[in-house]
Amino acid sequence: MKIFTADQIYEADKFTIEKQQISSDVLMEKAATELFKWIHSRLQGAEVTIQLFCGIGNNGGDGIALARHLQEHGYAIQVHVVNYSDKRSKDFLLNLERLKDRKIWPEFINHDSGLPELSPNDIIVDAIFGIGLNRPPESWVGDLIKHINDSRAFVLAVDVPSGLPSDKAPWNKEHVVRASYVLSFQVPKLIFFLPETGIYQNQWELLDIGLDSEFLGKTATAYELIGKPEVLPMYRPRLKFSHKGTYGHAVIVGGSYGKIGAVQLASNACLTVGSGLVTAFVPECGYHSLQTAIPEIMVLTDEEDNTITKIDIPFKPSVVGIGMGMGTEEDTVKAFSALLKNIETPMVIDADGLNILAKHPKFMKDVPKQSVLTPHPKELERLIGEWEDDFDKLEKAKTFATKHDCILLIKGAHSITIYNTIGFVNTTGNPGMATAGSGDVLTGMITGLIAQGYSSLNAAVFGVYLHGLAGDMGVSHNGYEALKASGIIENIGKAYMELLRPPEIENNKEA
Ligand SMILES: NC(=O)C1=CN([C@@H]2O[C@H](COP(=O)(O)OP(=O)(O)OC[C@H]3O[C@@H](n4cnc5c(N)ncnc54)[C@H](O)[C@@H]3O)[C@@H](O)[C@H]2O)[C@@H](O)CC1
Ligand SMILES: Nc1ncnc2c1ncn2[C@@H]1O[C@H](COP(=O)(O)OP(=O)(O)O)[C@@H](O)[C@H]1O
Ligand SMILES: [K+]
Repeated sequence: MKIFTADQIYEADKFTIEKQQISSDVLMEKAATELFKWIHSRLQGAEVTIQLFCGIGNNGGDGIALARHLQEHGYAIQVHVVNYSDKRSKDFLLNLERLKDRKIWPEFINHDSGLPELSPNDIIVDAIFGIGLNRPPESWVGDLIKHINDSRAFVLAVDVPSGLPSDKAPWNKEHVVRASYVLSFQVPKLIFFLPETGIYQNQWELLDIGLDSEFLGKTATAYELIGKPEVLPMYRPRLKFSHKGTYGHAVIVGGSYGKIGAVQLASNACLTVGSGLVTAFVPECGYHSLQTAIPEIMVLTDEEDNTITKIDIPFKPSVVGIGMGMGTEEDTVKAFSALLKNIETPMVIDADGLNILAKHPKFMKDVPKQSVLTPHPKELERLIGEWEDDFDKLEKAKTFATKHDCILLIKGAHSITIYNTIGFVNTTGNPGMATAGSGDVLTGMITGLIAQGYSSLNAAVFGVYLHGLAGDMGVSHNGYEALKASGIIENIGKAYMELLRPPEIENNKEA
């Protein structure tokens, strides 16, 4: 699913109005109707006070129109107009008149008004600012937002949490609504998925307000949200007359004394995701434990006991995954650099592989094109330098990926795979995966997918999705805390099954 910018949403809005020959008020009414249906289906007329905070733009207009629907269905409402400007939008004014026609008189909140009383038992509708926010809210509006956050009431935000700009970090963290739930119109917003801005909502859901599907379909976007419909077409089915050679020979290089487990996890994940053959290359000290732990893999060892000093691979691998637990000793750096100079196949570079690249930027020119780099935020910072905010980080990452013709996978709660100017935002995974070794598992999985013939980009996007799905299946019975990286590997098979489960079976189950 595409992720549109605020400007693109305004264009879609305009296009829809012209094509369908409707007035903008019709879209607002549709938005308000969908908001009402969502609330009504859950509250079923419950006797709860709904406090609506409405700005004076179209986000506020949505709130005012919603208030009318709620009142018509007997809900106890209190409407507050947050009067932050005298530039009221046309449709806001239209809906304010409609509200007054029904003898509902909102309370106007200005810079010198006191703060309204709120109870934790109230439901608050936040319709103060939408995607039109383009400068810091005035301090009294910020104080009101803080008051809403302090109320401990359930806060339902309309379109986006108020105070959150759509293309930069908030000016003041306290002046952003912390929404229990966001009902967002038509398309997901990038702010929902970034660590700095995603924290302002617990959950989000899309409401269809009928924006023109042809316009949405043909508009190119800089970000795409990756769910099942996006990854399913990437899946490469196993062929009946295939043999292990069909699915490639992956090599996993890494480990040092005390960190052989990282290679074990990556190799096991690589094999479990479907690589035909897997060879691990480790320092001598890792030989026995690896052979014992995973009998299905082959093991090559360095001449040295404790670290990697010379990487000799006596065959042409389909792909090399490198870096986990490898360390950054001088000899290891030399071995890594020599491998980069000799290798032709794409690589998946993680952990200490990335740390070495960050320390020796000139090595980047030897990294094979279409390699996948999988940094967590700290490793990313070492690679691309500091950033101002998450948006700046993404731009810098795009510049880096384009310059080096690589796929840059920024790991996190919503991992984002960057290729050229596009970012693919993952939707699977959970906080249980914040555990030692889960990144090693991911590196192994992506390596194993490339071995099977997935393109580097598809391997990264598909691999991140499957890794998160395996993590989700891993926590479904035992909870977040008990998930270990090896538990993610154990659930790779189930994740494939879940991904390939036909929709008919889902329907039958529901019936
Ligand atoms: N196509 C869509 O998705 C639709 C969007 N609608 C709603 O329209 C909203 C966008 O409405 P608007 O463009 O009117 O913008 P907002 O309602 O978000 O903001 C109102 C106006 O306030 C001004 N403003 C920005 N920052 C300010 C600040 N810090 N202090 C004071 N004034 C400030 C801006 O000029 C802005 O236009 C969406 O978020 C959504 O809720 C709906 O009405 C239906 C259609
Ligand atoms: N809160 C979270 N939600 C979803 N996925 C997460 C979360 N925290 C971590 N992950 C995932 O777990 C992996 C952690 O990788 P990394 O930090 O490299 O771990 P390690 O170095 O221990 O292997 C990444 O794929 C990341 O996306
Ligand atoms: K809002």
